[in-house]
Amino acid sequence: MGETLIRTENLGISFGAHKAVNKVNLELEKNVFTTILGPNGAGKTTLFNLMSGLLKPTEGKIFFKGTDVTSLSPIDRVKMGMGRSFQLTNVFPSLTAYENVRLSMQARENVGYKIFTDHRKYSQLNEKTEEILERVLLKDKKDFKASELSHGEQRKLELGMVLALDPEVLLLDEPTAGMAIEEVPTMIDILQKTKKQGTTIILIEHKMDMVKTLSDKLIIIVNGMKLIEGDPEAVSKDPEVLKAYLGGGVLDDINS
Ligand SMILES: Nc1ncnc2c1ncn2[C@@H]1O[C@H](COP(=O)(O)OP(=O)(O)OP(=O)(O)O)[C@@H](O)[C@H]1O
Repeated sequence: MGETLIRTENLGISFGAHKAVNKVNLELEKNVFTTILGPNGAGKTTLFNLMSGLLKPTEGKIFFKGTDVTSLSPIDRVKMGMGRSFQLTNVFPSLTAYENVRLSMQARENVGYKIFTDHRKYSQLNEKTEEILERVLLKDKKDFKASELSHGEQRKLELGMVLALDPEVLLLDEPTAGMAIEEVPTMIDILQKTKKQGTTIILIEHKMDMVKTLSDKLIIIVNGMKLIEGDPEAVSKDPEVLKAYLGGGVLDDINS
């Protein structure tokens, strides 16, 4: 087993009487592309919100590389290397794609506008910004305002902004939601390259072709609890999974 990056211990949160996440124990390993699957309302996004610090658990703990981060803010967790995309709310519509990525990188480097007086640092940031725009296939759109980009391109920009934070582990909640179907393969391509470059990705995704192509491991969440985890083929054929979650044959694609 490789190095554990994120570990949760009896992690849970209740909203009133409803246990949205219920005593979840996970070990998310470095370089293992893990996809979290489960029916609508199963608690997947809530689990991400707990891991990234947007929500405080009502029980249990979260560790990042052995350090208890349960009481740390989202920003502190980002600084430690836990990246999370925050949907499109983080994209500044009136700034260009280039400016959006560079701003995110400046936030990571903890530098303000005084950067512009340090020419070496300035050109390093510019180079890295270009490199990230290339990784998310937006190099030719770098001078377009974010508001002028298609929805799919904005999702790629959002990913670029998280990559600019140089995360060791990246929590991605349905990165292709709302994307035109023909744009999905380019997102798969970007995520495969991101993995190759050493970023560990934890994905929430419903699109089975994507899950099948990318995942080393599946974790199935049902009613806030972990039902099963393991190798994608074995998990997708597990009778419990088929019964509890996939009665409608949702996993047929992954088994074909
Ligand atoms: N802030 C909140 N207050 C009250 N209930 C909430 C809150 N956030 C989530 N829930 C509830 O917790 C449950 C889990 O929601 P969550 O969004 O995590 O599910 P999900 O598995 O991500 O679903 P989907 O696949 O539809 O995105 C749902 O019943 C939801 O209504």
